[in-house]
Amino acid sequence: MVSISGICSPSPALRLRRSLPILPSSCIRYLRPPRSIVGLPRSSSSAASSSAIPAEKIKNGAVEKDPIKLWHRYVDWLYQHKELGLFLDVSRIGFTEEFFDQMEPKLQKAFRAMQDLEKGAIANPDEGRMVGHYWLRNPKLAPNSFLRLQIENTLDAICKFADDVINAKIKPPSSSAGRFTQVLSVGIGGSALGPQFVAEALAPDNPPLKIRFIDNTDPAGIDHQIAQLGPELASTLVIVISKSGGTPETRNGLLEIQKAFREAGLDFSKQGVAITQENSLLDNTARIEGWLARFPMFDWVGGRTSEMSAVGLLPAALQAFISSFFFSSSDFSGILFHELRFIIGIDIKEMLVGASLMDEANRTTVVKDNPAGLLALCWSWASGGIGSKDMVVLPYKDSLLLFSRYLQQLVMESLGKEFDLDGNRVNQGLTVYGNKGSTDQHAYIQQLREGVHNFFVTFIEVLHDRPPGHDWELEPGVTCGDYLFGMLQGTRSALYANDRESITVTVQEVTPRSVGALIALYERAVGIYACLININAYHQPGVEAGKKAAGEVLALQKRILAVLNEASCKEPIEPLSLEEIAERCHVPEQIEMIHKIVAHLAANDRALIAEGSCGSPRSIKVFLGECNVDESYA
Ligand SMILES: O=P(O)(O)OC[C@H]1O[C@](O)(CO)[C@@H](O)[C@@H]1O
Repeated sequence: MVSISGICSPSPALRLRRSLPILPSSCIRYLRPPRSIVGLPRSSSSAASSSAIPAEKIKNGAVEKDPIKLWHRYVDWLYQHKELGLFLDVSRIGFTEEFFDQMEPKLQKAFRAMQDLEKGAIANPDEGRMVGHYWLRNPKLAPNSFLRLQIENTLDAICKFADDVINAKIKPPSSSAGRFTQVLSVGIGGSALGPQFVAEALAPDNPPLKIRFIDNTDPAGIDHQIAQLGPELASTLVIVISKSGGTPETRNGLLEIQKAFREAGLDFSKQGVAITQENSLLDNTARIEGWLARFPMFDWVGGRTSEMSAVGLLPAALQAFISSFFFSSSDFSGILFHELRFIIGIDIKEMLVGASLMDEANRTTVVKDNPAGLLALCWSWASGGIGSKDMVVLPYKDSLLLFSRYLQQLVMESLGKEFDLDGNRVNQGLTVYGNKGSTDQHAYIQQLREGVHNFFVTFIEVLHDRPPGHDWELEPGVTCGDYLFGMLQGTRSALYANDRESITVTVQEVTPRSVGALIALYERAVGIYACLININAYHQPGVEAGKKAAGEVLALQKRILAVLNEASCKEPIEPLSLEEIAERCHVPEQIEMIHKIVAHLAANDRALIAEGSCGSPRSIKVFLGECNVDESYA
């Protein structure tokens, strides 16, 4: 067993990481296009509204097609972050020089708003909150020392806890394994999507702890995860994540897991960890029940921007381990023995470094040197600043499969708002979908290439195919990775040939640093774009409406059960029609929902059909199989 310590900051371990040499910032040079940008189609349109929506951006396919002009546009606009090894190619988005000039002042205003946000302004006015996810990877930016210490102390606690778990200093009380072997993360939305994306992207092939997720209140899904754990439930660390501490789906998952622990004769508190706001329902439960550990979430970190908080960092840190190998050398004094220790798996400090480097790049006010600003510019042009086109996210790398799902929440829960900051009804948004290439070429690219033109594409290109020395030519001079590369480039060209615009983000390889950078890039792009369209990106009123409506359905179900119970306790039992149920619940207008609830109850043998069938709502009569005299439904 390799001695493991220092998951986050190993003792002088040499990181065998294939990353670009660390260059002083003075070495970082961005390609700056000249003012007169070559190859830009001149727009004959003028801004159609305050958000500079060109009346008609591309007339009859008037995107630049001349390959030499396109080459100059490509080179002139190519953004490069040398230290991250990240490129951004916006040349296949056809914004004009006029559009750029129109947007420049709006972008400058957005940059100032982001500066204020990072200084602690109330950037979430609807909830009266600061927006501080950028401080998580650069604590000295926090507006006061209390917040800075909270961030630093939490990171230290995460590292220490992960070390102790992986080192088996913290272990389950009743497992023959003598250590934790599984992580079960229970959470939903931002309390799941980030950890899921990062696990899929970065988890080593055989991590010391395998992570799985319960991210819904589907009993079959929960049963499936518990069944797959089997006897390893005894060596499973359960992390329950909920910023609010009260999300129904997460609470249900917890209750179901705790039931499984009871049935297995296990003490959940010895294997449970909570990540939530202090004094939330979940936090108080974990404290009172004496769970293994609790980590804080902060009200100034939104769920969809929480990957760099304990929400993302703890699950990630548990999927890493340090490996070592020894070698000797000799000199005048004799033989020297060396230990080379390196992190395998998810190095969360590297994630934070990648995000921090990207944040720094996005603080420049020179639009062409600001990758997030460039993305916001492209989104404004491509979707008209009103979401008129969808953003198709296509990573050509299997491990980035969940990036588009992650971006769906980050982008759509941030931008999909009914009102702008001035109270105007705008019904804003930017739709995100996609999975991975080249797989998706065999699913919906046909429509993208020839069908309805209601999208633009974001390609995510990863240059490294395999670790050095592991590649293999399946044909003379051709590897599998060459095909993947060719498919990406071919799709980009084929779409553009038919006037379909695209952005390409290129990274060297999928590493904690590049994943951190990608997350930071899109967090900032969403923030800047939200400023451009004048909406609050940091609240989610629409979701609260859905939660409230779900509560009303459950309340109606309880009333239905009470009415059916009363009728079923009669001698003889009185089966009821839907009309009779609606009348006795005093909600005749809810008869359709009553039908749906009865159908769900009957499908699960919780209500019995006396006459008719669910397919003939007017004929159906139902009752309960048992009379529940204490009427706990009330
Ligand atoms: O972490 P919590 O509070 O359980 O919320 C889960 C998710 O639900 C939302 O509040 C609404 O979807 C998201 O913003 C959040 O990520």
